[in-house]
Order: sequence, then C-alpha cells, then structure tokens
Amino acid sequence: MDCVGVQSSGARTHTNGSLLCLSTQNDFSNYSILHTKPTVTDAESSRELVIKGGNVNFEKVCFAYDERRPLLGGISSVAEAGKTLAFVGKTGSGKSTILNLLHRYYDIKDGSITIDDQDIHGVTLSSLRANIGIVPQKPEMFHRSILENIRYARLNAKDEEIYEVCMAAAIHDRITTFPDGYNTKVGERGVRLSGGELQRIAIARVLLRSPKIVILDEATSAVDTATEAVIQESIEKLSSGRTTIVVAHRLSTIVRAHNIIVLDDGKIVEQGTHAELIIKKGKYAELWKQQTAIAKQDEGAADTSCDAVPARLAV
Ligand SMILES: Nc1ncnc2c1ncn2[C@@H]1O[C@H](COP(=O)(O)OP(=O)(O)OP(=O)(O)O)[C@@H](O)[C@H]1O
Repeated sequence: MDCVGVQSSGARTHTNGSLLCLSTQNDFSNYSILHTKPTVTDAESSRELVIKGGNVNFEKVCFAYDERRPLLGGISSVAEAGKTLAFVGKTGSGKSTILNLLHRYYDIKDGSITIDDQDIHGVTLSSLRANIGIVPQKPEMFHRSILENIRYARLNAKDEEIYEVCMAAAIHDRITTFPDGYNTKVGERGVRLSGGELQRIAIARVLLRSPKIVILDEATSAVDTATEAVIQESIEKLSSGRTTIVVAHRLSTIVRAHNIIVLDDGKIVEQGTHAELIIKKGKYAELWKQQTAIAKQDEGAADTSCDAVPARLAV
C-alpha cells in the first residue's frame, strides 16, 4: 500500500486492513496491535506475480467483514488488459471493498480473483502490490516537500521525470504557482493541499511507478466543474495502456469506461457501457439523471435528459 511507511516521523502497521499511525514519541510496546499477527500473509508456496497483459478476473467473489453480515454475494466480472472497469452504486454497496480484496487487504471468503490467470492468493503480497498502483480516496502524504512526496514512488527518479508525471497528472502548472513550487511542504497528511490537488499528486505518484494495473478510488467530495475536467484529463493519462479499476462517485469520470458495474447491496444489478446503461433506463440511468440535474443547477448549463450526453462527456 502506498501509504505504509510514508510518514518518516511515525510508525504504521497494517493488520486486517486497519491502518494505525503512531507518533515516535510514544512507547510502542503499549500498542497491542503491533503484536497482532497479520491475517493476510504469504503462503509457503507463493510465487512472484508475473504480469503479461494485466487481465484481472473476479469470479463469484463473496466476502463479509463480519460473518453475520454478508457483503459481496458472488461478484463476477473481468477487467481486460489495458481497459477500464468501473464500479458505481450507492454508498455502502461494497465498491471500495472490491478494491481492498484485489490488493489483498482482506482475503475473500469464496470465489477467486486472478491476474493473468494467477490466483492472487498464490502470489507473494509484495509482488502483487508492486504491480498495482493505487490512487486512494484520501492519499497519504508525509510532511515533506511535494517533490519528495512524489519521489517516494520511485526513489531514484530524476527531478525532470517528476515534472513530467506532474504535467501528465495536470498538477505541474498548479505546483509552479506556489511560492516554493515543488519545494512546498504539504503539511501533516497533506493538509495544505486541496482534495483535487492531493488526488492529482497521487496520480503523479502512480505514473512515476508505472504499474500495469491501476486502482482508483475516487474521492467522494464534490469538486467544481473546472477541477473535475483537469482531474478527468489526468485520469485518462493514467488509464492509457493500463488495466484500470475505478470506483466512481461522479459518473462523468467513467463515461468512457469499457464496462461499468452497478452494485446494490453487494450484488451486480446492471452492467454495460455508459451508452448501453443509459438506453436501459435502469438504476444507472437514474443516477446519471440525478447527477446531471445537480450539475445543471450548479452550472445552469448541462442537459439533464438521459439521452443526451454532454459533449465533453460523449462516449
Ligand atoms: N473495515 C471494515 N470493517 C467492517 N465493515 C466495513 C469495513 N469497511 C467497510 N465496511 C462496511 O462494508 C460496507 C461496504 O463498504 P464499502 O466501503 O465497500 O462501500 P462503498 O460502496 O465503497 O461506499 P462509499 O460509496 O460510501 O465509499 C459498509 O456497510 C461499510 O460500513
């Protein structure tokens, strides 16, 4: 996980998906979680993951955080090599959980997830995570400069390479407007940066590492239309030539996805391209109608009909 170990002034541990940040001023022995055995570990027979195209296959995936409350009830779908698979659905439907399972923060209860025909439970965690780049909802930053925060993704990257990925992530011009430019300190956990800036810096980090598979958990917070357009531009650069699995809250960011899965209560209720789902006039079309209506209220410009995709978003 990109965020593990990023805070030079603290310690982190990651057991069963929970993340704990501790100050170095504390006596760690008081924290029992540090002595907790991780529940997700390498099997003795684990091999290194070998990426060919980056085909990700979810096969009847079942999962529950708590046995008494089943969450995912048999999710099957494929993210084809180099293509984009998007998950949408109401809050709590299990979208982020699917990303957590792919990254093996938790192990699935039933079914399988394979990458290029290799079960993710049969490969080493380090090789799995090295081949998947994550843009999380809340990117982790450490209180250093923007340059150092991005270089964290590849320690031997030259400054010029960092500028390049920032240009691709549509954040370079913004950074250069800061008085200290790339040397700007981001504040603890990046508090001095806006949500949109943090997301683009996280995209730049992944671009620097250049993995074949990318996971993008879109931030829920609303951004204005102009920011959305630049974020969209950077996401397109990120997705290009990579298998991309996106959890989307703003449907406008996934209209070009090759397949969109609509989840409800941990089950797939619809799937298809944006155009197919709009024609279907089901849950996705309803959500699209609601979001474009809100955009119209905000901007006073968008067309709210399900049939008309705004030109900027045309498939
Ligand atoms: N670590 C956890 N332990 C127990 N329950 C969890 C955990 N993480 C998530 N859940 C629960 O699982 C359900 C699905 O959560 P998940 O984050 O996957 O939903 P989501 O569709 O991504 O929601 P959102 O759109 O709000 O981000 C929710 O009811 C949530 O409360």
